Amino acid sequence: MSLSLSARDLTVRSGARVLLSLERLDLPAGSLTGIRGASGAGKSTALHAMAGLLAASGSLIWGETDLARLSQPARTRFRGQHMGMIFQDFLLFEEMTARENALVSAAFRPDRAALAARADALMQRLGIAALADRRAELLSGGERQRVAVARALAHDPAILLADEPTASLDRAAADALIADLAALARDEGRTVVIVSHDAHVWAAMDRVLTLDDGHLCGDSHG
Ligand SMILES: Nc1ncnc2c1ncn2[C@@H]1O[C@H](COP(=O)(O)OP(=O)(O)OP(=O)(O)O)[C@@H](O)[C@H]1O
Repeated sequence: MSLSLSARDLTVRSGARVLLSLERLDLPAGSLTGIRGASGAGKSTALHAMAGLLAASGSLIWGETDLARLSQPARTRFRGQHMGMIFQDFLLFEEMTARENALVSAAFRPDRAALAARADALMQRLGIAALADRRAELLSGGERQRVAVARALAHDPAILLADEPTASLDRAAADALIADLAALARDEGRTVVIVSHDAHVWAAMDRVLTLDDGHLCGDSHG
């Protein structure tokens, strides 16, 4: 399944300060979008708002569902079903193995066995199959990043949101990860949004949005 995003007047505030104000944002289903901007421009805030993780006003319509109108538990369910996220610091469970981490999002699903097979296939494709039984705390930065990608995609989400997925990787590892992410997204029609400072990431996207002080100030198509 593919899902489009349509946001109108999506605004996040902290007290009197407006952290994010997206008047109008439409992302077609299956598109790959980069978000760039200076440090503090509101990129992570935008990504978290798109995930419905922040209190925001306005509308946030993924497919036909306005997340802004859902209760917290319903939003959590929507995310569990349709979204994969890669956070800036990966948030792996250190004591758990790579495979266990990859299966976190699948833990409570009835189709767990199928998802376990999918997680194994993803780890194979990402070149970390041999590390499946190693605890996360023993993995390198690049390996952790790949586990985070496998975890974000194991439940086959229609939407993938990633915050600086190539940060802390060397150039070769970053390029390999970008290629894998783009292919894994395009093969299955996922709608992808990636926050990044990395021009190589932007080059792999259909479109790159620029944020400045919480506002969209640039929109370039690849
Ligand atoms: N929970 C919060 N409460 C108040 N202000 C916040 C909160 N989270 C972020 N901010 C502020 O909002 C602005 C945007 O932060 P955000 O993390 O979205 O920027 P960013 O573009 O992702 O930056 P970086 O590239 O450094 O990660 C910053 O001024 C930050 O200090």
